[in-house]
Amino acid sequence: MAIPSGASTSIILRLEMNKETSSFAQVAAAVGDAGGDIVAIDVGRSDKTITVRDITVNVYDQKQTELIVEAVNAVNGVKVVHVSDQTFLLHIGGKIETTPKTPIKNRDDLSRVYTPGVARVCMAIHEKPSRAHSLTIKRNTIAVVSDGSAVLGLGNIGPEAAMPVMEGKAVLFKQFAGVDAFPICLNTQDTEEIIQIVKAIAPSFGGINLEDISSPRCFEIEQRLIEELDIPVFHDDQHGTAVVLLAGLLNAVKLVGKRMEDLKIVVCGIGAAGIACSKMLLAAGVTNIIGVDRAGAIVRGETYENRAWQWYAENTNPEGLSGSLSEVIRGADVFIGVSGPGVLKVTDLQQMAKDPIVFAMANPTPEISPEEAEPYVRVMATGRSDYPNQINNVLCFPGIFRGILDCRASRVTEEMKLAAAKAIASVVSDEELNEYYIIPSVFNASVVETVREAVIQAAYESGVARKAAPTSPKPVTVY
Ligand SMILES: NC(=O)c1ccc[n+]([C@@H]2O[C@H](COP(=O)([O-])OP(=O)(O)OC[C@H]3O[C@@H](n4cnc5c(N)ncnc54)[C@H](O)[C@@H]3O)[C@@H](O)[C@H]2O)c1
Ligand SMILES: O=C(O)C[C@H](O)C(=O)O
Ligand SMILES: [Mg+2]
Repeated sequence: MAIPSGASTSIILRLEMNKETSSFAQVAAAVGDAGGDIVAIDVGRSDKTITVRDITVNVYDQKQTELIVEAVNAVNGVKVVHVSDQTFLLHIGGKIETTPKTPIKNRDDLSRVYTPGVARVCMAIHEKPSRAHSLTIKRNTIAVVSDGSAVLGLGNIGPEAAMPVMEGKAVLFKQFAGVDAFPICLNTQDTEEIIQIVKAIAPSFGGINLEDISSPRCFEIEQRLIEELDIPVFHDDQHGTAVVLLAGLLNAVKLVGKRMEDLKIVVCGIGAAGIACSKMLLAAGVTNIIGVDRAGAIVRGETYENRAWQWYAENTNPEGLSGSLSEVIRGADVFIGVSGPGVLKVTDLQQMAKDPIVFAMANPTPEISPEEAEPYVRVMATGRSDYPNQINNVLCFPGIFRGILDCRASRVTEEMKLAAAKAIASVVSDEELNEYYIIPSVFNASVVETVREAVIQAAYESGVARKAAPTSPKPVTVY
C-alpha cells in the first residue's frame, strides 16, 4: 500500500555527479519531469572529476520518491548515493525525552532529590496514598497504552510498530495541553492480561488513554478498567473520535440547513470508532443510522456473534436495510468513514441526497480522497493534517485530559463528552462557518482552553470532580 506522506514532505537526494558527462540542468529536468519540485541545493564536496550535491525535493508519496530516484539515476554520469526522508529523520531516536524539573548542583540537592531526603516524602505518601497526586508526577501524567492491534487504519502491526503513533500522541498531549504522557506498547493482545498490566502500572498515572486497540476487545478492556481503577480511563479511538465527529457534524448540519433528527447517516467501519460515533449520534438526536462493515449493512432483526454488533443491530437501521455500502448509501445525507482506504466511490457519492456531507476519517488514507470527492459533495472532511476540515481525535484528547486532570475527575461521563463536542463546535463562529471551515484547527489555542473549561464544568455537574480546578488553563504553545 502506498502511504501518502503529506504534501509538505520532502526528501533529500545525495548525488554524485561526473563533472564531464553530466550537468545540473539535466538533473533538474529529470526531477521536474517526474513531478518533483526542487526546493534547495547544497554542494557537499567538489573535486576535479566529481561533485557531490544534496538536493531537497518536495514529494507527495513513496511512489513519487521512487520515480524521482529512478529518473535521476537514469541521467548519464549521475548516481543517487543516498535518499533521506525528513519524516524518518525526525523519528531518529524517537520523539520525546524525560527532562528533570530540578537540577542537582551539589550534595545538598542530591540528598533532597534522592536519598535520604526522598524517604520522608515516600513515608508521607505511604501514610496517605492520595498525597501521590501532589508529591509525584501522577497529577499531570497519563499513560498512552496500545497493544498495536488496530494502529490507525494499518491494522494489527504489533506493539513496536505502534510506538511512533503513541509517541506522537505524547507530543500532542504535551504541546497542546501541558499533559505529560508516556507511550506504553504492550507485547500481548490478551484482554485479561492487558487489564491486569494496566491496573498494575496505574499508581504512576493520573489517567489512562487507551489507543489503537481493536474491537471488540477494546470495549471489555475499557469497561473493566473503568470499574476497577480509581483514575479515568478513556479509549481515544472510541470517545475522542466520537466527540470530534459530533462537533464537526453539528457545524456541517448548521451550514447545509438540515436537522439532526431528519438525517440519514451511513457509518462505514463498525469497530471501536464506528460504534462510539454511532452512539454519540443517537444521543444527539439522530434516528436513522445504517452501519456497514466488510460484509455489508448491519441489519435490524439479524443475530450477530459479536456482542457490540448485536447491540448495533438492535439500535440502528430502523428500516432494516441490507446490502453493500453502494446499496444502502442511496439518499444518505451524511457518510462517516472509520474503516479503511478507498472504500467509497464517486458513484456512491452521486447517489447521496442533496448537499452531501462526507467525513472520510480513516488514517492515513481516507475512504475517498478530497480531490476525487470534491465535485460531488458540499462538505468534505478527513482525519489528516494536510487538508481542510481535519476531523481527528487530536482536537479532543489534549483538552479533555487537561480538564480531567485539573479537577481530578474519577471518570469521564457522557455529559463531559457532549460538553467537549459542543465546546469544539463553538470555536467556529457563525461568521466563520463555511464548507472549508466546519471544525477549528488543532493549532487554534482556544480549542484546548474551551474544551477544558466545558469538561470541568460538566465534571462538577456529573459529581465526578474531586478537586477545585485552577482558574486559568496551562499555557499552550502554538506554532
Ligand atoms: N480521524 C480520527 O480521529 C480517527 C479516530 C479513530 C479511528 N480512525 C480511523 O478509523 C479506522 C478504524 O479505526 P478503529 O479504531 O475503529 O479500528 P477497529 O479495528 O476497531 O475497527 C475497524 C472496523 O472497520 C472495518 N473495516 C475495515 N475495512 C473495511 C472496509 N473496507 N469496508 C467496511 N468495513 C471495513 C473492520 O472490519 C472493523 O470492524 C482507522 O482507519 C482509523 O485510522 C480515525
Ligand atoms: O491517530 C490518529 O491520527 C487518529 C486516530 O487515533 C486513528 O487511530 O486514526
Ligand atoms: Mg487511534
